[in-house]
Amino acid sequence: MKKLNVDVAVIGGGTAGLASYRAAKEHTDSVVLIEGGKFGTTCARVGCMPSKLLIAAAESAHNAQHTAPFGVFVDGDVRIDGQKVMQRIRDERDRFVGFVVDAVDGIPDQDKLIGKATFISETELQIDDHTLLTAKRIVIATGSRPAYPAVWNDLGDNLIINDDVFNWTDLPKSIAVFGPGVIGLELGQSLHRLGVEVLMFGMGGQVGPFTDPEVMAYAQKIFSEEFYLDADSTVKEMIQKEGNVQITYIDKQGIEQVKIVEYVLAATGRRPNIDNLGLDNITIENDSRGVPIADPFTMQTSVPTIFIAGDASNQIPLLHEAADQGKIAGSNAGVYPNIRVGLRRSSIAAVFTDPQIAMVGLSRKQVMEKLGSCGCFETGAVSFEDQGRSRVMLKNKGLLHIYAEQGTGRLLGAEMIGPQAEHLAHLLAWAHQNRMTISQMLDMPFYHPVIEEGVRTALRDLNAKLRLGSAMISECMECGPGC
Ligand SMILES: Cc1cc2nc3c(=O)[nH]c(=O)nc-3n(C[C@H](O)[C@H](O)[C@H](O)COP(=O)(O)OP(=O)(O)OC[C@H]3O[C@@H](n4cnc5c(N)ncnc54)[C@H](O)[C@@H]3O)c2cc1C
Ligand SMILES: NC(=O)c1ccc[n+]([C@@H]2O[C@H](COP(=O)([O-])OP(=O)(O)OC[C@H]3O[C@@H](n4cnc5c(N)ncnc54)[C@H](O)[C@@H]3O)[C@@H](O)[C@H]2O)c1
Repeated sequence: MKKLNVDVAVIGGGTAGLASYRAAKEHTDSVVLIEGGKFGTTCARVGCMPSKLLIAAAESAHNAQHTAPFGVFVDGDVRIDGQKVMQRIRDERDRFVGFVVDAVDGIPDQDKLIGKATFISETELQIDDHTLLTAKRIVIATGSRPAYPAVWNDLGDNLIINDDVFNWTDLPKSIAVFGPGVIGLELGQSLHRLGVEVLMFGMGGQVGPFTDPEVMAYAQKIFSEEFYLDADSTVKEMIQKEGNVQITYIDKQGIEQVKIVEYVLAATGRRPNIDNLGLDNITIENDSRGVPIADPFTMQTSVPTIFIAGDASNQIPLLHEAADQGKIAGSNAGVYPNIRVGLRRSSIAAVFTDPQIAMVGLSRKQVMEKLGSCGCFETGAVSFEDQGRSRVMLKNKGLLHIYAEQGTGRLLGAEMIGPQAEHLAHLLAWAHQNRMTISQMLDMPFYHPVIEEGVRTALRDLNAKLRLGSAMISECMECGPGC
C-alpha cells in the first residue's frame, strides 16, 4: 500500500469537490482530489445538462404541434425521430462532459487519486486497496444517488434511474414514472411530449417542490390535464412480464387497472453518498438521515478538521449550492484553524417543466414555522390566466404566491408555477437577497407588456394586504391592458 501525506484531501471530483480543490489550493499546495468514479460531474453527465437537453427537444415537439390557435398550420404529422432526439442529447451531453474533463486534465497528476475513499480515522483515508492517505483536513464532497424501495430491484433491467435515460439510443413506447418531484416532472413531461406514453405515480399528494397547498393543487391540475398523474397513488403490484413491466394500480376513479410499460423510472428522491465512507470508524455527529451535520456558513462538521459540501451535505441539493458550499469548505480546509463564514445567497430553485416551477427565499412552510403562529405575514397572489403578455403567447397558465412580513413589509419568499418562472425567480431572489420591502420592489421599473407585470400585480395585492398600499384596482387601465 502506497503511503501519502497531504494538508487537504477532497473526496469526490464533482462540482463541490472541484470547487473545494481549487479553493484549498489558494492556501496550500498540498491538496489531493480523490475520485471513485468518472470525472465529469453529475450535473454534466446525468443531471442538469442532459435533462435540459431532453426538455429542449420536448419543447420543440410541443411547439410544433400547437401552432393552430395562432392560425398557423403545420400540415402533416410532426414526426419525432427518437434515435435523432437521443443522439443530440448524448452528443451535447458529451460535449459538456468534455469541458469538465478538460479542466480536470489541467490539474497536476500528483494532485489526483483514482479510487473510492473510506475513513480509517479522522485523519486517515484508504483509497481502494492501493493508497493510505494521511490528511490534516478532509472535505467530503461525494454527491448523492437515487433512493427507491429495494424491492423494485426485482424489475431487473426494466427499472431505470435518470442516468439510464440519457444513455438511451431511442425513445421507448411507454414508461411509468414513480415520484412527481423535480426529476419525475422534468423527465416525465418531456417524454410524454416526445410521444412516450407516461403514467406518473406519487405518494401522499406531493407534486413538485411546493409547500404552498394552493400552488401545489394548481400544479397538479395543470400536469394532470396533460398526462396521467396520480399524486397519491395505490400501486398493488409491479412484475416483469415478457420483457416489460405489468403494473396493477387503483386509478383516480377507484377502479383497478392493469397496464404494461417498457420501463419503470425511479424518481423518488436522492440520498447523500455517505453510507459507504467508513464514517463508523470516526466519531462524528449525524442528522436523522445519518449525514454529518455541518454549519451552513463554514461547512465544518462536528469534527473540526472535516468539512462537507454539495449533495453529500443533505442541505440544498442544487448545482450552484454545491459550487458555493465546495468553495467555502475547500477554503476553510485550506486556512484551518482560521476558518471564516462564506457567502450564502438567497435560496432559489427552478424546475424546467412547462409551465416552469420556482421557489425563492423561504418556502410557505418555512414562513409558517417562523411567523405562522402570530399571523405576522401576508400572501400576495397573481394568476397568469388573464395576464396580458402570457395570454398573447398562449402561455397563460400559472399561479404566483409571494410572502412578506407584516410591519416591515419585507419580502420573505415565493412559490410559483408559471411562464418563464426561471426569470421571475431571479428577480425575486435578487430582491430577497437585497432585503427589499414590497414597496421598494414596486418602485422598480416595469416594462409593458411583459410577464413581470404579473409579479407587479402580486406585489400590489401583497402591499394592500400588508396595509402599506392602496387596495387593488380591479380594472387598472393605466397599468396597461392585461397587466
Ligand atoms: C436528473 C437531474 C437533474 C438535475 N438538474 C439540476 C438543475 O437543473 N439545476 C440544478 O441546480 N441542479 C440540478 N440537479 C442537481 C445537481 O446535479 C447536483 O446538486 C450537483 O450535481 C451535486 O454536485 P456534487 O458535487 O455534490 O456531486 P457530484 O457531481 O455527484 O460529485 C460527487 C463525486 O463524488 C464521487 N464519489 C462518491 N463517493 C466517493 C468515494 N467514496 N470516494 C471517491 N469519490 C467518490 C462520485 O463519483 C462523484 O464524481 C440535477 C440532478 C439530477 C440527478
Ligand atoms: N431543475 C432542477 O433544479 C433540478 C432538476 C432535477 C433534480 N434536482 C435536484 O435533485 C433532487 C432530487 O430530485 P427528485 O425528483 O429525485 O426528488 P424530490 O424529492 O423532488 O421528489 C421525489 C418525489 O417522489 C415521491 N415519492 C417518494 N417515494 C415514493 C414512492 N414510493 N412512490 C411514488 N412516489 C414517491 C415524493 O413524494 C416526491 O414527490 C431535487 O430535490 C433537486 O434538488 C434539481
